[in-house]
Amino acid sequence: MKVKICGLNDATAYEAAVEAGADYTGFVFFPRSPRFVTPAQAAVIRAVRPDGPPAVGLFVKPELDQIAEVLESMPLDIFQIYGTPDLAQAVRARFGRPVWLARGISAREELAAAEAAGVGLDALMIESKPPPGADRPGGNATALDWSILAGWTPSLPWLLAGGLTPENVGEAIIASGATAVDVSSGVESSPGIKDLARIRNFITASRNAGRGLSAGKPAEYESTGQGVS
Ligand SMILES: O=C(O)c1ccccc1NCC(=O)[C@H](O)[C@H](O)COP(=O)(O)O
Repeated sequence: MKVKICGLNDATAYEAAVEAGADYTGFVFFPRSPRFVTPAQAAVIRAVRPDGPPAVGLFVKPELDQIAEVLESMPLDIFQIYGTPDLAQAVRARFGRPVWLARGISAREELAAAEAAGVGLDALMIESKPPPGADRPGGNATALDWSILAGWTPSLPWLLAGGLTPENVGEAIIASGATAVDVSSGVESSPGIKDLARIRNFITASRNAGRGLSAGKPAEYESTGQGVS
């Protein structure tokens, strides 16, 4: 089970996520987000543990030059993109790093289009659609119906996100079959303020559920490449 802790905007929370065993850390470069960090802030945070897990930079419909500017201050290992598949491909081509494309899903019938959108990319971030009136496409603490993902075996890895919490992530993993999860709001005490105990509890709950999922699945399930590496 892989776990990404997203929206890290202070060094203490970043260090707690790394210490607790997060597989990825996420930094939001979208100014309207309560978790927004400047490239300089992100660089200072990451420098606390330069040996930490891969850093994921989250961008909403970015100009390629915006990403280039961030990279001048802050090394990023993976890009999480909100935008068109073509934009995601352009990011991958220019920067030569893995790109995860975010897709909002509300019905099983939409999964085929999500998979098609991900062709040639490295993973899909599957989350809920933003609620009406939301001013950002993700990080809204809204969950999708996890059961629509059950048995889904796309040709590329995927992560489950949206409205996950330490309390519900176990149920979400069992219901969806996800082998990688991502959280932001659910490990906060208020928007943009990370709660260290909730970060730790989320990682523990995810790992426990992942172990249960592996134990209950046939052996071949483990080798389908559904995880994110
Ligand atoms: O976190 C934000 O503010 C944000 C802004 C714009 C696009 C995406 C954003 N967050 C995405 C994530 O942190 C995760 O991929 C995921 O959607 C988790 O959201 P949450 O429901 O807050 O756990």
